[in-house]
Amino acid sequence: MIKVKNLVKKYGNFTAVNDISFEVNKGSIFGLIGPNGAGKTTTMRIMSTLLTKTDGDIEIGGQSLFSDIKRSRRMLGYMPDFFGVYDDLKVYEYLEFYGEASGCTLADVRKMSPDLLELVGLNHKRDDYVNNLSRGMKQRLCLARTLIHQPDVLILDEPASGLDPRARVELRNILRELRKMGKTVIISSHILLELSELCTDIGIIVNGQMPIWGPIDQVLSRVQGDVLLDIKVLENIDEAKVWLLEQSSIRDVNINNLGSFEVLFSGSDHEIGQLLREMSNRFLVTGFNPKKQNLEEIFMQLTEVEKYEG
Ligand SMILES: Nc1ncnc2c1ncn2[C@@H]1O[C@H](COP(=O)(O)OP(=O)(O)OP(=O)(O)O)[C@@H](O)[C@H]1O
Repeated sequence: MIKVKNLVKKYGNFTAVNDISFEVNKGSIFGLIGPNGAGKTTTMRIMSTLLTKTDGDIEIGGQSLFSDIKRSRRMLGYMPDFFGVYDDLKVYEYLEFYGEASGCTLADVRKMSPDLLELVGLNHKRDDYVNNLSRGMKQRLCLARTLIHQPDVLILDEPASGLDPRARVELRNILRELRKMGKTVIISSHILLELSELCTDIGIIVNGQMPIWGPIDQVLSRVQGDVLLDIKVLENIDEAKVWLLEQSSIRDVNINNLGSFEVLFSGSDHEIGQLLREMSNRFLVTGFNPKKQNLEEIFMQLTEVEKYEG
């Protein structure tokens, strides 16, 4: 659906997006994840045709995004990280204003509005002033506005920022609905856990580069790295150590002061299970505890600035 090819954006001498390439499949929810200043907003604004690129290309539906801006804008809906709302507009007027600004007729907007307000849970607020809505409601209204011209692709820049946990859950549910409707969603956040529950694919963006992207399970298993296994056997400890060291997936074995093995293991959950089964066939295993890093730890490691410098 979307192919980002060697995208570069320079602000003067500073390179904010440095040769980024990734692909977003139709119907997927692609999470752009990275720390502050990584280049997420810049990438999304270029993808939304709101900012010019310095180099590279983006294809949407097999055609360059930049070759026919009008066509691209019809296909795309962009929700910025900061959006203004107008004090004197009521919810339905706001949608009419943005609908017409997006090239829809007033009749079309009026036909669409009830369904959109239903989708974002704001039907009962139709006649309220936008300014009196809560932050979560304003965010949902902004999402409705992004959908008004029925784009295939939604680009949402940190839509969950500033929302309380309940509002985040509501937003997640709406995004799942959109996916069921066949929309392709690109969403950014600096909170990995927030995206990992929702996204089908993620790209990690650091210092203007994207060192890794793909289906979320594959990315996580690639970055998860080694697992520390805490293993206890009751008898034949020396023999057990020799056996452990013979296993190709095991990189190191130490015995800690509690008498259990600390084993550095590199492999999938499935392989951890196989190791436990084979070991239990040979030894009296009384403890087997894989200590995985949680997602936040992995993200902190991945986004260590030095890692991608030079
Ligand atoms: N108009 C601009 N002129 C100069 N530098 C800019 C401009 N816009 C962004 N930058 C710089 O480009 C880098 C990437 O910014 P960008 O807003 O894309 O990051 P981000 O990942 O969206 O960050 P955040 O999570 O804080 O929104 C930052 O170092 C930022 O200071």
